[in-house]
Amino acid sequence: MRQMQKQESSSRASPEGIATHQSFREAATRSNGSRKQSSAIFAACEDERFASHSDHHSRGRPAPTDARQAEEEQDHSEEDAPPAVHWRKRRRGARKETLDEGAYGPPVSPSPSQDGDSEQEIASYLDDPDVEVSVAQTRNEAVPTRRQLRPRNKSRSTAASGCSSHASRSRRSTTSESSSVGPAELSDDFDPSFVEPRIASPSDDPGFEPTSLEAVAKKAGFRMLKWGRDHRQMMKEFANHHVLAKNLPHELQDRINALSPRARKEGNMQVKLFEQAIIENTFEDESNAPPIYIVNDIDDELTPPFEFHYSNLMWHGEGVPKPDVANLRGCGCLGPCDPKSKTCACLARQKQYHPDGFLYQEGRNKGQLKAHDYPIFECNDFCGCSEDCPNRVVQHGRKQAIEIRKTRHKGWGVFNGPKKIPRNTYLGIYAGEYLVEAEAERRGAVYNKFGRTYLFDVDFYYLKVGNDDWSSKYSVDAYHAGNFTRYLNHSCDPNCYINACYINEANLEKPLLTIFTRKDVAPGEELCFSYYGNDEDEDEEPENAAEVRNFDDAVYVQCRCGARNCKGRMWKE
Ligand SMILES: C[S@@+](CC[C@H](N)C(=O)[O-])C[C@H]1O[C@@H](n2cnc3c(N)ncnc32)[C@H](O)[C@@H]1O
Repeated sequence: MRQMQKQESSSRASPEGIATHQSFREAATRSNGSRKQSSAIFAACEDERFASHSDHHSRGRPAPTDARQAEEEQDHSEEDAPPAVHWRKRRRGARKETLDEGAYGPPVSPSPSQDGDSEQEIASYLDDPDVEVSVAQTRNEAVPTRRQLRPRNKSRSTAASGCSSHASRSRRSTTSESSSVGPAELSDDFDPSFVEPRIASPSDDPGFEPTSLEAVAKKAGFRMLKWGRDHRQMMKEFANHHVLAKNLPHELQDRINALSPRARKEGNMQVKLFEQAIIENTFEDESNAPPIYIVNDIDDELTPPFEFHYSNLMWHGEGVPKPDVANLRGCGCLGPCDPKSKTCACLARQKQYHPDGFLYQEGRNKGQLKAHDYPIFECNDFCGCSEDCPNRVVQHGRKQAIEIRKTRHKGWGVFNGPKKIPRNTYLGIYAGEYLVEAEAERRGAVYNKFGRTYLFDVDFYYLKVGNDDWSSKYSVDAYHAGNFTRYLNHSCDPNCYINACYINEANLEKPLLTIFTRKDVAPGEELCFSYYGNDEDEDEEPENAAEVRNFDDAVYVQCRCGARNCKGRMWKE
């Protein structure tokens, strides 16, 4: 019987003596304790240089580094059944299955004919005013019209950004009709003193003693706003937006799916659309981030599948509580928080988990993590401190140039851009849908069938402190919504790791899953983390390839990380 099992990793003890445990969900299929050998999966590898790189989309990127070449040169014999081919075959069936299950998948757009007029399709997509006939008309209305296919109205993306810690961009119209050309005319009975602020003066009330600023304000008819009371109240009322998984947009994916293969290739159209979708969907939360490029010099798959909505946000699935701001505390600091402060509430909270307080460095290595595997508590929207506070890093978004690049044996992966990334640098959050356990189990079973998964259980070690019966309540699924981090592959010698981070959320069970580098990363090197968790010496991991072969378990697949210490296998999901 196929069933989901959690990875019971026990690992390097935390200061509290509790094991670290965060991992991609393991979907275990154990056949009543019997263990067959799956020797084909662990067949020996032969070296073979991979085929010449086409200059398909290179943009002057650095040549692959040794590390990347080492991975890509790791070739395997025919009977190894390269996973990339495998996935694609299986995925088509599985994709349909997922969609038919219906909860979150986009509706399946009818495919246009293969020999469609690609130029017209493309012109239509770009909303060329010269194109009179829309795609829909040429397709017997099978595809929605151009207007209907526009990215969903802006109000939706504004709402989506509501849970970001950044203020939404103003959407004031700039057309001449709507822009104001002067003040509105005043009616005759307009009394300016009614609206103008007026401060009481001694001549108004000779007996008035201005004992405090508040008394003066009160006398003048104003209530003094108090930082703690009023700011907190306003934040609770207005800042508690979060996006719901059921509102995930899918128009772009539908639209691309409706293009013929020829149209997608035309002028590198599909690649450009993918890259533009990334920019469009993230302009509010990482408007200053370097662009993300899609690169494939391995085969002719243009981009990763358009199966998801690119987003840096956390989407809340059915049954997942909205962010808890009622119990969220902010600090009352002014300007940047002082890491030696005696009064900063955020520093005090961080000290409960790490004696040194704030986990980010200052000075030359500003923003780099001092220690990993500790939950990060960043300053939040309730805090009085400034945007340049040293305890605000994740919320300022991605700063590193990233490529989503096809690998030879692991599907798509994430690679560093042209500059070295120092160790302990923030890369991005593992964005996606928060799911309750039951839904994660249901989806995990479906994902297992096509051998790719994006589920990540939220089961950090500190959540279990003092509660032996604790079990993970939520998982993050990056299948339907997510960002570049959904392409991070597993490595037995990873250069990245995952840390829990809290910003506008007091519910410890719902951290952000943040990715940081754990080593210096060379230009062009692949970025990977360990699907087993952050720790090297986990009991669950096999010691060596021989031990690996003794695992008869459909959830394990051959690891293609290429690391010297490669265990030879990895969780299938
Ligand atoms: C979160 S996805 C990573 C992105 C994926 N490569 C893609 O193209 O979408 C995880 C899947 O990538 C593949 N994968 C990741 N690391 C791998 C490795 N070291 N060896 C083989 N396959 C790997 C497995 O199919 C796994 O289920």
